[in-house]
Amino acid sequence: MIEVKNLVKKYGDHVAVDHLTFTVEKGQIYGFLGPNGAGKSTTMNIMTGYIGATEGEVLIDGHDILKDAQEAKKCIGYLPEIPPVYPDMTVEEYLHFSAQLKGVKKSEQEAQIERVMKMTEVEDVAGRLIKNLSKGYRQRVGLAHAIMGFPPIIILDEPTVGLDPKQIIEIRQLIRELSKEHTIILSSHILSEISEICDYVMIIAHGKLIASDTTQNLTKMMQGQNIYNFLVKGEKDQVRQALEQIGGIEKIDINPYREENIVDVTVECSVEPAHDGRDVSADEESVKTTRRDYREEIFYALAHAECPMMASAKYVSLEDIFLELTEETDAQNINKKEKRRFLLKRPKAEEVQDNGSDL
Ligand SMILES: Nc1ncnc2c1ncn2[C@@H]1O[C@H](COP(=O)(O)OP(=O)(O)OP(=O)(O)O)[C@@H](O)[C@H]1O
Repeated sequence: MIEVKNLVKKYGDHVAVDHLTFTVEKGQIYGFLGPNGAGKSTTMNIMTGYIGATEGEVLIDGHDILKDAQEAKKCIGYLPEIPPVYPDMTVEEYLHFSAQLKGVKKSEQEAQIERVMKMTEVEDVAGRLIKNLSKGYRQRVGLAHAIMGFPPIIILDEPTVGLDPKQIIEIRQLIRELSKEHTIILSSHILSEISEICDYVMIIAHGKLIASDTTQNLTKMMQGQNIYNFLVKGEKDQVRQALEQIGGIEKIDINPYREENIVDVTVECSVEPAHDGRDVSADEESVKTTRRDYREEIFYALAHAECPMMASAKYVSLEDIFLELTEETDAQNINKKEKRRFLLKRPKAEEVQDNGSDL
């Protein structure tokens, strides 16, 4: 549906977008996640034809956004970071203007404006001047403009920024609703937002795509690192002894916790396939799904040593991935951390077998 190929945007010497390549498939919610200044808005502005690229190509349903802009733009509704609303128009006037601009048939305009106003809940302020609206309502009007004409792709740049918690929940609900019939791309620097709404995450830092996968897979693949963290009641040595009984644990880190007689434990386990007889070399999917899960073994080893687990073993979260990956690029050090390369290019089965720890 959208193909972005080798996209580069330079502002003078500054490279804001650095050879971005990705594809967006129909009917999913995609999230651009990245810290401030990562290049999210610039990428969205290029994808929607607001600004040109220095290099590269964007195809929207096969139409080049620069060479065949009119056709390409018909497929897209865009809410930029600052909604392009006219402050001296009333909401209703603006939405009439929007419907005309988007080429909605005259006979369908009234019905569509009504529907869009209902969806974005701006009916109450229909007669008010946009300049007198609160930030939340202005955002909704911008969103109403983006969905007017019901284009197949809706692109939203930081759609919930500046909204209060209630408004955030409402906008998220609307995005979910829209995703039933539209492909949605949204950007955010807030991880919880992306992981809550999006099916697919693209992590961007310094204009580069540094990770790209389903929200679920990103978390799952990070689990491949097999790092567990949990609280245990017991003496440090006793806990260590119990954990050392488990084959495959490579590193045990035990620290005091704020409660007496409880320790904070982090264990790093070797990455190896589960021993369930499945052929892990068959394909990448099976490698991911058959990775050995140590949680049960840890639980029973500790129980046997009479050191009860006080807080469950948890994997490293998507938040950790995001922070770690963006910090890596901050240090211009992404290549050094080869063990993360699966995030962009999954390892072949033979690599997994030769050197499982690479994962
Ligand atoms: N018109 C411009 N002229 C010069 N530099 C720009 C321009 N627009 C953006 N930049 C720079 O390009 C980089 C990417 O900016 P961009 O706005 O795309 O990031 P972003 O990920 O959307 O960040 P934010 O979440 O803060 O909006 C930043 O370093 C920014 O300062």
